Amino acid sequence: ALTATSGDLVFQPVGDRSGNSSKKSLVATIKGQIILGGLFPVHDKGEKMCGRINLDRGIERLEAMLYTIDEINANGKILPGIRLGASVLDTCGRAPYALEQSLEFIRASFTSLDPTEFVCTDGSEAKPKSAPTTVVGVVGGSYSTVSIQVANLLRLFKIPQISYASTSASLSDKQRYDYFIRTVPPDTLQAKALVDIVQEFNWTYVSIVHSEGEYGESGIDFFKHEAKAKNICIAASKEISLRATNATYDDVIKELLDKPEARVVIVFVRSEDATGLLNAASRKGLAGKFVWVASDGWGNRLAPVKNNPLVAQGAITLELQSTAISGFENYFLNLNPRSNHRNPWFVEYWEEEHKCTWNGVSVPTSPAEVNFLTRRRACKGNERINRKITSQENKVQFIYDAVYAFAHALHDMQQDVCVGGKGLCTAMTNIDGETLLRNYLLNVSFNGK
Ligand SMILES: N[C@@]1(C(=O)O)CC2(CC2)[C@H]2[C@H](C(=O)O)[C@H]21
Repeated sequence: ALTATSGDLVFQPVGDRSGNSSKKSLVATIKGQIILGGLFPVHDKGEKMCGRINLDRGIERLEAMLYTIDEINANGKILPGIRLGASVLDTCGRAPYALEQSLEFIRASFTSLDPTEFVCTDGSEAKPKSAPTTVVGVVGGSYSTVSIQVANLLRLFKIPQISYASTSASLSDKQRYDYFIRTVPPDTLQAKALVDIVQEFNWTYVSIVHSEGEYGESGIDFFKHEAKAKNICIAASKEISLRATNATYDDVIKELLDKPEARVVIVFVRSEDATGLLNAASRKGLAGKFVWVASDGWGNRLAPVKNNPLVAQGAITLELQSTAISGFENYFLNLNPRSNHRNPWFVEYWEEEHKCTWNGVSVPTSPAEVNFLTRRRACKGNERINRKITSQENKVQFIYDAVYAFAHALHDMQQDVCVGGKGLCTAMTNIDGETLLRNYLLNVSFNGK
């Protein structure tokens, strides 16, 4: 059973982003009576565990969840008398780390709260300071590899999970992932779209490159299946390993060059591999050599093409069609480290985005970073994000949809089980995840808000 009490509850998970579980992890929190968990790749994966701040697919998406909950709490018509809360954790784009963080979402499910366990030395019975509670649902993760691991854990505790970006076709298997749903389409559709593009240009002989892991492997398998049915032949076929180095990318480029008749390269890779591949092509001076046709891993991200405009020229990349959330644009562009304290990573984000040091309080995580940070100018605090270079992150709408799906499902439950349909009644202080999923989430229907 999932427990929500009348007081406001806050989580403090253990473990920091170096994977050291002795320190407390950071968590972005909105206090509330019913808590939604959130999982976002606030940092990219690093050498050990976590790397640099993830400027577009991390912080902006996290803030989209917080913004959406603010909007719901301000709307008296949805969940009247109930304040929705959030507890958002960083996955660092890594499944093992995300799994460790997600244990916090189920802590109360295996922490006994038998009062006799809390006895003071004078023999009086102590009351637990804060009844640890679990979340009623989780929004996330981004990467399919993360969502799969987390789905295997959350289903054991009947905690529904809605991903806003995980598109691997494997996650459609309701036998294995019965508490997982998503607001984005599966990669089978992306594979079909890639084949349609190849056919549209009458290309019959293409090379393919994919990332090791769930997303790349299942995506490229679907592409190969579809291509075979349409008599499209495969020239070179290469996998980029999870721990790729420059030499890995150079080797892929070499293999592509060994098949000169195939100028078109189908790319089903994670974003960092798209960047690595184009960097390698630039090192070889291959401007105009290949026509890249890529899935949403590359999508509309700036990172892969930022330093590789010539080799990227003419590329066709897929992104999931979405609509920008207008209110979010104004909210996000007006965030500032002076006031945005609920997001514990915002100062780090601000420093990275604006290449400055915020009041000299940056906490270097390595000797190299000490040197790096001391060389930076002090932030003024009035820096602005130049939206002309970047636009609203493409999956913000899907985060908005995921949070509203939970809110509408909880609202419908409240109208059914709480007399008068207002406030957090007793029947909703013990929300059964299976009931929330099967009777409400899977039946929820709304347009926009
Ligand atoms: N669709 C993805 C997945 O893992 O399922 C592919 C991607 C790896 C590049 C990440 C994209 C994203 O976070 O927008 C996900």
